[in-house]
Amino acid sequence: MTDTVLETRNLAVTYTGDRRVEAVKGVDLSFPENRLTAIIGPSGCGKSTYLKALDRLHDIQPNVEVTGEVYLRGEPVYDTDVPAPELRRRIGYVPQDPTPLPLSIYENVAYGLRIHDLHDSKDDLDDRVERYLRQVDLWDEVADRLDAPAAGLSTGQIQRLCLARSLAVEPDVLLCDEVTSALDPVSAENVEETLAGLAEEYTIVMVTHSMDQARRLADEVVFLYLGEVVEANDVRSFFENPEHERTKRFISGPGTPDTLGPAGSASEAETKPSDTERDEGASDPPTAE
Ligand SMILES: Nc1ncnc2c1ncn2[C@@H]1O[C@H](COP(=O)(O)OP(=O)(O)OP(=O)(O)O)[C@@H](O)[C@H]1O
Repeated sequence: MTDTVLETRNLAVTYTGDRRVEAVKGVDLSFPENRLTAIIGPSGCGKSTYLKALDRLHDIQPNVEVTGEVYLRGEPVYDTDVPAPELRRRIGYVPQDPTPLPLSIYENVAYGLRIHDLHDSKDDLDDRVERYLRQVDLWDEVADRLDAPAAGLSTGQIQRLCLARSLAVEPDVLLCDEVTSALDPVSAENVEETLAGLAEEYTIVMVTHSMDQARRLADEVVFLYLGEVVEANDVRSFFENPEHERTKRFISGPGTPDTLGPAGSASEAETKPSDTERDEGASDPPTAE
């Protein structure tokens, strides 16, 4: 039996600013060890909001209410004495457009190892920096300029550097929020290949706009619609034998993956709701007045 690394029970997130938006409405999900789970769904259905709640990233934002529970290996993520930096070490988060630290390439990876005291010696630190840069397929591209500013790397290289930075601190789970969608097709393909390699040995929860990418990378797929889980299943069952009519419509909707571009370059059209879904959405809005 596969262990559950991360789990949510009745997790709900509501934006309480000028307009009240129930973005996530009582989601129960569990994420199994060493599996890559892709969260898909139309634009605005709460994917990023849900992912951020797993890492308590709404804590630092005003006008956001989070209720329900998140458990990391059975321990509560909210309502705990564990300091936020330690929680965020264990639950790594890589956004769509990550910013490197204003430091060298080497120091971007070494930084977390230093602050979390995860090395024994300078040699050990060097080894770890190399190991994680290799793990994200970046070592060969940067080995001769480790002391150069990370800001000088391409966006695809920065994305892989930020993955290395998150992995270096030995997280229990890695959350990836559309990590290929801001990249050019070649960089997106490189990052996707990196993710495919990481999926062999890490627990990853990935939000993606691209159903094609979910098919290629995921072990498990979750379909979120208007803040609720419609269907969650292993990738084969999800795509080949969906249980719910809405899932069937979504995965066979306009802009199906096979008509779209290369890895990670899928346009938003790929996961936009069909006209029928949009109509249904209009009568079942994600907002609550
Ligand atoms: N800071 C915010 N304040 C108010 N409403 C917000 C905020 N962030 C998101 N929302 C709303 O919450 C809902 C869910 O947004 P979210 O970004 O989580 O969806 P998503 O599925 O990730 O969308 P996309 O695929 O376009 O990134 C949307 O209606 C959005 O407008």
